[in-house]
Amino acid sequence: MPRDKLQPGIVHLGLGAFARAHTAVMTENAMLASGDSDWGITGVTQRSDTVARQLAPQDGLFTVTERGSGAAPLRIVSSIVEAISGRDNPRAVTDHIAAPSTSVVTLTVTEKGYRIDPHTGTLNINDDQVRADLAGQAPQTSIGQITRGLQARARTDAGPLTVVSCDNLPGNGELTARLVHAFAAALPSAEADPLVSWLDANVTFPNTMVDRMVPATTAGDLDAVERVLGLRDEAAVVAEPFLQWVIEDNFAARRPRWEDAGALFSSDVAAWEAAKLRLLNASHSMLAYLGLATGKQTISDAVREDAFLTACAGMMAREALPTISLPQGLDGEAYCAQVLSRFANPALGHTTAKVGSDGSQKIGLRLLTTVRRNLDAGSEPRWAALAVAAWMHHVASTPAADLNDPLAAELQAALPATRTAATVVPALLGCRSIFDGGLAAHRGFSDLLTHWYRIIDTHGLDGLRNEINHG
Ligand SMILES: NC(=O)c1ccc[n+]([C@@H]2O[C@H](COP(=O)([O-])OP(=O)(O)OC[C@H]3O[C@@H](n4cnc5c(N)ncnc54)[C@H](O)[C@@H]3O)[C@@H](O)[C@H]2O)c1
Ligand SMILES: O=P(O)(O)OC[C@@H](O)[C@@H](O)[C@H](O)[C@H](O)CO
Repeated sequence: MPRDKLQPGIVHLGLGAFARAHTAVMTENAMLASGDSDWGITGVTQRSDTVARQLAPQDGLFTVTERGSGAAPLRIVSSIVEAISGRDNPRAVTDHIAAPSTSVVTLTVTEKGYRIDPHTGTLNINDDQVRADLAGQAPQTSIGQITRGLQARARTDAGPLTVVSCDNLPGNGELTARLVHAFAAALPSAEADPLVSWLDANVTFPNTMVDRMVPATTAGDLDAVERVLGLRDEAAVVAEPFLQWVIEDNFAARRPRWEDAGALFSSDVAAWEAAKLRLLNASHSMLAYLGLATGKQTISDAVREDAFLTACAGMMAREALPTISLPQGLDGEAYCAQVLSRFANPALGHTTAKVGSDGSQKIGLRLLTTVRRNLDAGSEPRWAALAVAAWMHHVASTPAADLNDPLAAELQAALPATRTAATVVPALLGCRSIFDGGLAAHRGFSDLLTHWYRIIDTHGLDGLRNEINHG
């Protein structure tokens, strides 16, 4: 992409590995294909300034290395025009969102970055950072940054804008809209009233489904890139060749021609997202927790264990697929087979620890809908319960300081001193941030969890193999 032609048009919040390997690539491809170069990305790192520091001396340039069958050669991506630290420079974030040249804000800030109250499904206004953002500090939360940026935009009449969430959340656009509106409505009424009306008339939040497995970059990856490139790229990312983006065509203003880069514009994003979350992401989490319980470092190691492959395939085909109205054009069985073969990619190195992080934010979306729907239909969610039991085992067997989860303190407080199937399962089922009362009180579900937990805890891999294959 000729850099001198590139104009900033997008602000991206959460400049992690995924955004670089997906959103930045798709945006560059769209600009190359359409010749419209108004979509340079201002990337914002959120909690740490690492990526901004890595990209600054490289003028925003970085490489993407594809790994696996059909991998393209290493490529340099040039769609990021600037990278800033939102933590250290929050005013710059709102200024960029308010700039008339910006007409799209994209975000990948992880599930926990949305500050959702699990009890209400809307913004957690008791969260300390949300309260501080509402009180007028230079905003630190993503929702605070977006809403304050939009407020500045409204005041300066900078024009309409579209907010595009690219996180793995069902109805991610509607959710982001709800949170931004809740933030705006919680401001003093002299600020809230004009802002809410302006949002209604000027901002849209399309739902999206994004898909590309992008592990955290390792030191070994950086060395490998250096050998090919002859230069050290501190911001390099690796990814599988597969790449998909389904977007609802609901834009308030101009947008990149992402369709020219292969994105699918669809009015059925909810169905695509449900399929991805309950098939791909649910199996991913299952493999992560089974792998963590049995010493497997990567997802490909875990899926190469025949018993785990059987459990994943069984959960997708028998428990999750029947709960999903598939979008037009998606063959459910072919999709499940493709997912399992993508997981088996040995070159990707996606770790069970990374996929298994933040479980409290993920299992409800990925697994519990399937559990509930099966229980309601009178069928046994045998495999989904195995995945949930494996998550419980991970929580109960990980030292408190090492549990990578925003609810780590709450989970640890719920756990009993003596940790067995009979004590851990009811204790964790009691966490209302994750399990609703109906699910927690369901005898069949808790029996299944106790059964699987006991096997994992007392018989390990051999017990799992035996029970999965012959149980
Ligand atoms: N990596 C993948 O394979 C993949 C695929 C599809 C979708 N996604 C989506 O992208 C998200 C990010 O994945 P990644 O691989 O880039 O992860 P990453 O760890 O590389 O980056 C995460 C980004 O989110 C920000 N963040 C973390 N906690 C936050 C918080 N509490 N508030 C605000 N920002 C916060 C970080 O600062 C960072 O910029 C995922 O959670 C998922 O929703 C990832
Ligand atoms: O990125 P997370 O932490 O939400 O989830 C981990 C993985 O399941 C996920 O990133 C998948 O790799 C991705 O959703 C594939 O598109």
